[in-house]
Amino acid sequence: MPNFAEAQGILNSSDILFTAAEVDAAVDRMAADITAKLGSDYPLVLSVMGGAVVFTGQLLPRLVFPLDFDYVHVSRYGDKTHGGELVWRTAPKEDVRDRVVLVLDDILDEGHTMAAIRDKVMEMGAKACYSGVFANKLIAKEKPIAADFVGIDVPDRYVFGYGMDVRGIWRNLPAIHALK
Ligand SMILES: O=P(O)(O)OC[C@H]1O[C@H](OP(=O)(O)OP(=O)(O)O)[C@H](O)[C@@H]1O
Ligand SMILES: Nc1nc2[nH]cnc2c(=O)[nH]1
Repeated sequence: MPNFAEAQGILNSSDILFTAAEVDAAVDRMAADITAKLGSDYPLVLSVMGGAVVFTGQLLPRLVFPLDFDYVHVSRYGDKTHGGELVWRTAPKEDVRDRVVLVLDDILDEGHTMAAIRDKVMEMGAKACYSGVFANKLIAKEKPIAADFVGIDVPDRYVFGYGMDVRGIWRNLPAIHALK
């Protein structure tokens, strides 16, 4: 973990891509889209720990319809800026069976994490699996899954803030930053 001065240095040398107000407006738009599509499906919402914690916490109070909530925990990046092998820490529970599931994550980058969660949820007998990501990274490579609901598109740079970490820190920032 970076020390205090290093943490400040990372922040000071970053670029702000989306302000906190822009982030808020994007979450409002997503809430409206999700409500229009899933508002009568009584979905089971699964938040992907740890990155989705801020996004989920701000989205849920905007979804004013019946839903269940749970989480899964998968990790592929750790403290690194490149993805590796996917590690399941908490798998979906049996109650996904016959449910319309909405998986929420902070970012869809190469898409391996969300694709693996979708595959597992469907294997376990869900009726449907939708995905909502706050940020969709615009990369050249084809992704194994496209998100059903997207807040913002981000360029192909390592981004942090709003739940997303850089070297394990700065998940608490209200705006979206990018490393230089
Ligand atoms: O689309 P992909 O290339 O698979 O990457 C997206 C995943 O990467 C991050 O998780 P990470 O593994 O960093 O764990 P974290 O949520 O604990 O930060 C992020 O929260 C997504 O779950
Ligand atoms: N924090 C962070 N996590 C990621 N996981 C996949 N891509 C990213 C990214 O750009 N930033």
